[in-house]
Amino acid sequence: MQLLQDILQNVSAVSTHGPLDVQVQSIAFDSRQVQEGVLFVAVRGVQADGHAFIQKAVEANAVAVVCEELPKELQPGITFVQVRDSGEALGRMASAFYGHPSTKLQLVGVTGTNGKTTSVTLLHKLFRELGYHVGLISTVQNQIDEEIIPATHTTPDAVKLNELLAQMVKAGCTHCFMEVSSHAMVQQRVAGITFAGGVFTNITHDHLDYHGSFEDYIKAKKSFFDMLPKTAFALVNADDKRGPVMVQNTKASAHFYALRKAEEFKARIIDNTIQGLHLEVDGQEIWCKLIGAFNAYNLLGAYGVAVLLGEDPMEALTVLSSLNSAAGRFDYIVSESQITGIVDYAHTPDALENVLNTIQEIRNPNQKVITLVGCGGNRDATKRPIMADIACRLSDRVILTSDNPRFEEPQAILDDMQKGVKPLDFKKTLSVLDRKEAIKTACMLAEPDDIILIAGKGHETYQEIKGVKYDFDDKKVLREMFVQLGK
Ligand SMILES: CC(=O)N[C@H]1[C@@H](OP(=O)(O)OP(=O)(O)OC[C@H]2O[C@@H](n3ccc(=O)[nH]c3=O)[C@H](O)[C@@H]2O)O[C@H](CO)[C@@H](O)[C@@H]1O[C@H](C)C(=O)N[C@@H](C)C(=O)N[C@H](CCC(=O)O)C(=O)O
Ligand SMILES: Nc1ncnc2c1ncn2[C@@H]1O[C@H](COP(=O)(O)OP(=O)(O)OP(=O)(O)O)[C@@H](O)[C@H]1O
Repeated sequence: MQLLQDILQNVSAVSTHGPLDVQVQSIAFDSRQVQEGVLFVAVRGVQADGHAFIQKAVEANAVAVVCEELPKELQPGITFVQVRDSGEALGRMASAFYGHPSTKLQLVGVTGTNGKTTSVTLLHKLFRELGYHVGLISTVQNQIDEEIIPATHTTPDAVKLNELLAQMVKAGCTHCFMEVSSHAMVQQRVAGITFAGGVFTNITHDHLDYHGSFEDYIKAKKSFFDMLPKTAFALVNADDKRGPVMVQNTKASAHFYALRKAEEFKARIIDNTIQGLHLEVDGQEIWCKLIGAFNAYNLLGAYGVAVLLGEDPMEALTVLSSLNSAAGRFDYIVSESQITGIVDYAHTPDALENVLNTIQEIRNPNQKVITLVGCGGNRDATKRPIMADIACRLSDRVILTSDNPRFEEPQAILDDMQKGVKPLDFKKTLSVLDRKEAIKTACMLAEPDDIILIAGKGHETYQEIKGVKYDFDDKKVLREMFVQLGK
């Protein structure tokens, strides 16, 4: 419980109506969660405008309302606060309500199209091994040390985020590593948060359904670096064309890492096999369990963060070299007959191309590559034919199937993907709508030593069809099929 006036300490109000010394029990931006004593914040969303629900919040006995536009009638007994930007105000109020937890941690945010989950997971494991109490906020799960807290978003909303950070502070965490999505930046989920550092991994074609254009997507990512304070570091992948743009106006101190260019943090791939990566990092040779050139970037970024946070470089490298990747990220099992089944979350053209290039690099010429891929419904449709084409270009056999069709017709998504299959590739491509059947087909087609890639869903344990989440785990189904088919 907090006084409204204390919650408003960092918010510049346009006007206030009613007492500010009222007790607020919690903050909600969804009228359906309002009850007596709750402060309701009206936020403009994608589908609806929270201002339309002020009346509902009032009827549910909200103690106060924060909004950009005041309703025509102000009910007596309820305090109304008008602000210029209620999304930003929500972030600042949530931070104040929970006692500004982000200022009590070394909080590092990672943004980029790919590599966020892997990077924050590596950092969480690294700092745990270094002996710290550490928080993790990621797409797969949130964590306080080893305690798992399920995640609903890559970056939680401002209220949940501050609540989670406060829990971490209470549990004695000194560090937290979190993913910062471009959606979160546009929706100001991290407004009012103090970061000790920010990392940019890369940016490629994704989420254009939400951002509208690539330029706007870049702007969303860049806005994260614009908000970093002078005390923070901004660590950027210099091999990405947009890397330098990210830190153009940042107040934070800019640092760079790269494999191709000579930068402050640099690495070189000596060898890349199914057993892992052999690297030279800042002049030190290491062998690590992570597979694929892209993981050299993730490892180097994590190493850079550790050094910038004051850790001993050698110690950090030694620990990093012993770590496995995150669940569903190049996660593999080998069957009795030596078929390698790889489950990977790659659901963007770039990520799929990366995984397949990696497989091509590490396979021997006799191993066939069978790729199973689908695309999500109600998300960027332009990537569907592109992903089918990438799968065909880099595999011997391709099975197009369903991912999470959500509210779209699964067959319509497959039809979009098929448009990317070139006539020469028709023979190697099959469409199997049912994902379980598709995995079975991949196993049937595989001969000893072949490689199956199951792309798109990684760690997910469900398949979302017409609003219903059905239990589905790629790795589990794959294992079952290997056994069932005696492979
Ligand atoms: C497209 C999108 O990002 N939507 C997010 C957004 O919801 P919205 O803007 O659609 O909300 P809305 O339905 O238009 O409602 C507007 C406002 O009216 C309020 N309202 C609405 C109805 C009502 O009866 N009463 C009421 O008060 C709502 O609470 C909201 O404040 O704000 C909500 C609260 O923060 C989010 O939960 C919601 O995430 C949806 C569920 C989602 O799926 N988001 C995904 C796309 C997302 O954010 N993904 C990124 C990762 C992307 C990636 O890298 O892969 C993430 O960070 O997770
Ligand atoms: N640094 C990287 N560069 C390019 N591709 C990468 C990189 N790291 C991981 N990938 C690929 O992207 C996939 C997703 O990785 P990861 O989950 O770490 O990214 P993410 O940014 O968290 O994506 P999402 O928000 O969609 O979960 C991996 O399985 C891998 O195929």
